[in-house]
Amino acid sequence: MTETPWPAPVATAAVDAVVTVPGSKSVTNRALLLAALAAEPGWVRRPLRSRDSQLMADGLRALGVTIEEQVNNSTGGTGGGEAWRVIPATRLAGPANIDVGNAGTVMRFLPPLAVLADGPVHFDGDPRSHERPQHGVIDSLRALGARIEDGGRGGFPLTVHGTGALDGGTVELDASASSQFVSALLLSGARYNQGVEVRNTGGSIPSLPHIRMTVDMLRLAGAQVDAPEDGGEPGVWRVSPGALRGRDLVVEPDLSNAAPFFAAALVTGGRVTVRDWPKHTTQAGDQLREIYSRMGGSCRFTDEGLEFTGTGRIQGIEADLHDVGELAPVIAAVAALADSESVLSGIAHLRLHETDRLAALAKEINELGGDVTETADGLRIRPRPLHGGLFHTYEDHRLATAAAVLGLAVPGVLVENVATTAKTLPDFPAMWADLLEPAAARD
Ligand SMILES: O=C(O)C1=C[C@@H](OP(=O)(O)O)[C@@H](O)[C@H](O)C1
Ligand SMILES: C=C(OP(=O)(O)O)C(=O)O
Repeated sequence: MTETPWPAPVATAAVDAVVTVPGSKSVTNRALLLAALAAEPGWVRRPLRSRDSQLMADGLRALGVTIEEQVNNSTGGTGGGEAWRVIPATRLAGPANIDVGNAGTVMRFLPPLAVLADGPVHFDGDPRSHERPQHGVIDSLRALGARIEDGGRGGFPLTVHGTGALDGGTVELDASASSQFVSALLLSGARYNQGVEVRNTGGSIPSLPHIRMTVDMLRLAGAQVDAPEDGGEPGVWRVSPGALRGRDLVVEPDLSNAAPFFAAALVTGGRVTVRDWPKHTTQAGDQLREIYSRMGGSCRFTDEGLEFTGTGRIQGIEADLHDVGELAPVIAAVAALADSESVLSGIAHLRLHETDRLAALAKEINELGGDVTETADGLRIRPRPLHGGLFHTYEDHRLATAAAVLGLAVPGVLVENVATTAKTLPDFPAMWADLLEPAAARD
């Protein structure tokens, strides 16, 4: 990347801001896929418009789904504003080429749908897509009757030879590398002849709230789903075969992307409200309320959303982030500015995310003078006075937002390729500048 690094702004005063965080990546991409598989058209309102959701939309379009971008205010309230109208294809069609980028949701969720297409569907993506684990999806689809060519690599590039239908049935897989393996099979499973039963034979599955989100969204689309959380067999999920309803769905704000904004309240001793924070949600990011409170902040619901207030003093934490790995990079940045040590555990799987997040965080924070060591399943962070320098982001949106948080308190942090935030938060630099603008200047 040859672009000039972005100088992360230093906070010169306590922040005091109200922020609108764009829609959830996880909800948007599930909603698009379920709408594409439905028996009738549907709406996805307030969608995230970012690289990952654009890749999902384009992938579905390549198979014949119509996705129209519309502004529709007719329903008023939360139903108005930007929306995607999704019109399912009469027949999902190959041949098609699909770019998965570095989007886990696209690389895992679309091949199980492509088996339902009539014809070959070729998938490829960013170089990192060749390294991220995909076996849980490919091997499972093969066991369920699909033909997939992957040149013996077990991942991308690959071709799914869709035949218009899949038998489906029971499959065993090791989902300890990613919850997305399970979500992927469940999301398309209602459209398989026998539905799908997914049995995890591996260790503990990370990011479980994301599977809960899959189950909830499937049920709202009319699918019958059995899940362990509802008294089902542990480690087993079942989706019965059946048609899905087209829905009118409003996407919640992306709570994981609220992490850097609330962090600004903690770091500067200020106050940040994220608008429209849902009272009930399956998003993993909701756990920020508890985690940041343990680090010294406090939060309350207001008429506008969720307000977080910091004191400027941050306590280190011991936290198992197995369920909420998405939050780890920004929490690590906050921990590096704390007044005591932190140990973040349960996140070995982050080594296979957008980049090896554990190695990248340790290296980059240490280059600024920090003391971060990798443990077997996480990070130990001992706060030390930090200095400015170039922070590499490894094409990882969450590394870039973590660097911005450090830059609030450390003059001279230069963020390489801040544009990588476009994966889930396209306007991040402008949003960050607005956050730091004194309240008086905004009025
Ligand atoms: O299903 C999803 O929407 C996601 C699941 C999680 O993946 P892993 O289970 O691979 O951690 C999460 O980290 C990712 O950002 C989004
Ligand atoms: C891990 C992440 O993304 P994905 O797996 O969806 O690419 C993330 O957004 O932190």
